[in-house]
Amino acid sequence: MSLRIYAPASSANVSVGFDTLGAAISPIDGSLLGDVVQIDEIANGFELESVGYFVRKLPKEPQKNIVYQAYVLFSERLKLRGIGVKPLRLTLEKNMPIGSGLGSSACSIVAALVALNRFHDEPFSKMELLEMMGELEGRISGSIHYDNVAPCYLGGLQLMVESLGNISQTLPFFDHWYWVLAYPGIEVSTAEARAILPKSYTRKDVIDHGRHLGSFVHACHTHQEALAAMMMQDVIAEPYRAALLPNFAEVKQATRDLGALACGISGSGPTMFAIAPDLQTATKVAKYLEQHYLQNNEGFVHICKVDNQGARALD
Ligand SMILES: Nc1ncnc2c1ncn2[C@@H]1O[C@H](COP(=O)(O)OP(=O)(O)O)[C@@H](O)[C@H]1O
Ligand SMILES: N[C@@H](CCOP(=O)(O)O)C(=O)O
Repeated sequence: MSLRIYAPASSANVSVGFDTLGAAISPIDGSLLGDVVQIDEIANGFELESVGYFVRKLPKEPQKNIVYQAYVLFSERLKLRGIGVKPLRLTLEKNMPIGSGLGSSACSIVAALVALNRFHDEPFSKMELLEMMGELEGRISGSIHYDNVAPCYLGGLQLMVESLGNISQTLPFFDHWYWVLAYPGIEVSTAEARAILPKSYTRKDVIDHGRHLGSFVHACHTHQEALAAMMMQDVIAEPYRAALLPNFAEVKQATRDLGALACGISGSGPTMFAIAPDLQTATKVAKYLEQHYLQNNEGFVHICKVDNQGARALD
């Protein structure tokens, strides 16, 4: 038996929901922006192979690869159910740049765990699997946050409710919006970008954050596109992380001048996202970002839409 699972890129925070909102993203040209994990039956034991353009950026020791850790965690949890893990080989196709703000570690985690679960005839429920994904993401970034793994796994725009048996729930969203994602080609570690955030916030920031997030969620449910876009403001991370991104303030203003409805940091950066109401605006914004935001030839710009499917099997 052989199975290939694709897990898409994700844009966490969406400016307004630090650690609580994230969207799965796919380029509109049909290209795959995400990692793939293939699982194959073998005679004995466990093998892990990593291939793909960004394989050279993975930790040198295989045990530090999060896919290896996903296998270990899955095997331990399976054992608690009295089930043994089958002999298998995992092949990670590392297509996502690391430390990009596009949920690279989440892509690997989600693709690996979905592949392992399907290979063993789905012993774990969606929420059980998502809980394991969060644990692995926490090992990498220093604290558990589900805003990459949940959209990457489930698709759409996810709100982390973390209550009543649900880690996250899907929010209705504006499917006609284009997301222009620009990765400048430099690395920002999520753990470091979390470490620079303040330990506490002023009362004004807390109130503004509550108003923005509450109004954004209300706007999604009541189809108020202008209100949703206006509420995409970040008082929690952007003011502190902006300095990690090249000319962030200037580039952000330029995308707004070109007609973007909102613009912010994707995850912990350095990728920036800009929301465009139509393809013409998205194309103009993409061209601007290509010329002014990319720092080297590793960088890229993609015009995307929210990916409502999430992780899936490839033929
Ligand atoms: N399969 C993997 N994919 C991505 N990162 C991995 C993987 N395995 C281990 N890592 C490590 O996890 C960290 C990922 O960094 P992080 O800043 O969280 O990136 P991202 O925001 O793109 O997920 C890096 O230190 C990287 O070496
Ligand atoms: N909420 C997290 C999201 C990190 O996303 P990543 O794509 O940069 O890993 C944060 O902002 O720290």
